[in-house]
Amino acid sequence: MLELRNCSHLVNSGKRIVPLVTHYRINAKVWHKTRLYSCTTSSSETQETPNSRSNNVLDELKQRGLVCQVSQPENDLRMRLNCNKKIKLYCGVDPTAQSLHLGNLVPLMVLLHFYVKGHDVVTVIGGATGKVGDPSGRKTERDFMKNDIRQNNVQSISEQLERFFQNGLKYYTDRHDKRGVEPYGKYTPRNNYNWWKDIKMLDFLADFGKHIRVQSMLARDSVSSRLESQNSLGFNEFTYQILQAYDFYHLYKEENVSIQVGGNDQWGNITAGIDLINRLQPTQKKGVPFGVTVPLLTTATGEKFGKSAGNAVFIDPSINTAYDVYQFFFNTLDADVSKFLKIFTFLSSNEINSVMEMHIKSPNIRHGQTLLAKEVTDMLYGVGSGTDSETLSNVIFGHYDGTLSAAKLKELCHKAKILQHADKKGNLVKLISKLGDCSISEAKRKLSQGSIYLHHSRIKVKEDVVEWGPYLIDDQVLILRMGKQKCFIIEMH
Ligand SMILES: Nc1ncnc2c1ncn2[C@@H]1O[C@H](COP(=O)(O)OP(=O)(O)OP(=O)(O)O)[C@@H](O)[C@H]1O
Ligand SMILES: N[C@@H](Cc1ccc(O)cc1)C(=O)O
Repeated sequence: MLELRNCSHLVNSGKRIVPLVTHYRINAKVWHKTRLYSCTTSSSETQETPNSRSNNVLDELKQRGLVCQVSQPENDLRMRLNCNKKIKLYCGVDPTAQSLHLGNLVPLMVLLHFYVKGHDVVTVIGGATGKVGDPSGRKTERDFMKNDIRQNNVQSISEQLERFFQNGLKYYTDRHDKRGVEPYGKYTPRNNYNWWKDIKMLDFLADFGKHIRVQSMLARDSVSSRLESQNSLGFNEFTYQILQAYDFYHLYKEENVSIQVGGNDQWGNITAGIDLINRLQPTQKKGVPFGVTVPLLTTATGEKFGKSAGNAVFIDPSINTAYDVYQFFFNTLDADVSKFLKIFTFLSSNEINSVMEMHIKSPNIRHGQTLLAKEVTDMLYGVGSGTDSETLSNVIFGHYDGTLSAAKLKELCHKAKILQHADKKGNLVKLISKLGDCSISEAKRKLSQGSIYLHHSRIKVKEDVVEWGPYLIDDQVLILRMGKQKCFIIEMH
C-alpha cells in the first residue's frame, strides 16, 4: 500500500476549499487462458515501431512501484514489449465527480509512460457504467446522481483527461527530448455510452449471457465482500462487472486494445473482461488480453484515496490551482518523497537517488519535496507552472529577496486565486479586521501585540497605518503577515 497524507485543506467534494488567505508550512509530522503470443503476429496493433519502445516499459513501471498485479501469462506480455511492438492499452474512469483526483493519476501515469514511448492509449469515460455504479472497494451503495450532473462530469473529466496527456507529453518532452519529431503514441478518448446505448437487453443476454458465469461473478471480491457483510448489494452493482468486461471485449475486438490498466480494486472487473474475451475469442490474431493494476494510494488511516472516501485531491484547475497542488506535494511526508518521485514524475532513478541523498542529509530544507512539487505541477498544469508556484511559495513563506515586480507578483497570486484587494484610503486596523475575520478591537490587539508584519522585509508594525507608501512593492502590492502562519498579498487600489 502507498500512503498519502490526509490533506484536508485541499480536499473537498467538488468545491475548492483551500483557504485563500491562510498559508503555512506544515511540518512533516502533521499529515500524515492462455495462448502463446507470437511476436510475428501482424495485426495493426503489432506493427514495427520506433526504437523508443524497445525498452521494456513494464520493467520500468515495476521499478517505479507502479505495478501491483499483472495477469498471466506475464511472460507473453514481456515478450511482446521486448519485440518492440506497438501495443494499445486503456483505463476507464466513471464520472462520479466533477474532477479526476490524484488517486486516478496512478493508473493514468502507467498509460502516460506507454504513450511517451510510442504506444497507443485509450481512455474510457463511463457515461454508461457511471449510471450503474461500481461496487469495487465500497462498503455501501452509491448515492443517486442526476443525469445532468453526470453529463457535466463526463464533459469536465473528458477535458481533464485530454489535458493530462497533452501536458504530460509536453512535460516529458521538456525533460527528455527536445529534438522535435517524436514517435509518441496516439491518444483516443472514448465514452462507453456510445456503444452501450445501442445494445438491447434481449440481444445481450442471448449473445453474451451464457459466456458469463454466475459463479465467477459471485466470487469476485466486490460482490462477495458485500454479500458477507450486512450491507446488501443492488442488482445494478452486481451486474457492473459485466459492463466493464464487455467494454474490454468491445475495445479489444473493435480497436485492438489488449491491456486494461486500473487501480488494484479493479482487478475483478479487469479479469472479468479477460475471461469474456478468452471465452468469445473474437479473433485469434489479436493475442492474449492482459490486465495490469497499480497499487492503491491510501491515507494514513489505510483508506483508499479517492472520491468514495471523501478525501480526494482534485486536479481540475477550477477546483485546485497549480499552486494548491504544488503545496500538497510540497507537504509530502519525508517517508513518501522517494515513492512519489517514482510514481508521479518521469525523473530517472539517478536523478531521484541524487536528490534523495541531499534530502536525507538535510530533510528540513525539503529538497525532495520541492523537486516533487515542481515536477508534478509542471506535468499537470503545464511546464512553467511548477517554477511559478515555487516562486510564489517562497514569497509567502518568507524566502523572498524583493526582486519580483508587483506585476509578476499580482499575476502569480491571481493564477493561484489568492490575490486580495483593498482600498489605499482605508487603514491597517480595518484591513486586519477584514483579512483576519475579527473585530476592530481584536485587530487593534493583534497590532499592539506585535503580530503584524508588513512588506517583504517583514517590518513589525505596532501602530495603525494610513500612509501605505513605505510598505508597498511598486506602490501597488502589500505583503501582510499575521503571526507566523498567515500571509496575505494585497493589491492596493
Ligand atoms: N487511490 C487510488 N490509487 C490508485 N488508483 C486509484 C485510486 N483511486 C482511484 N484509482 C483508480 O482510478 C481509476 C478510476 O477510478 P474512479 O473514477 O472510479 O475513481 P474512484 O476514486 O475509485 O471512485 P470511487 O471512489 O467513486 O469508486 C480506477 O482504475 C481506480 O482503481
Ligand atoms: N470501474 C472503474 C471505471 C471504469 C469504467 C469502465 C471501464 O471500461 C473501465 C473502468 C472504476 O470505477 O474505477
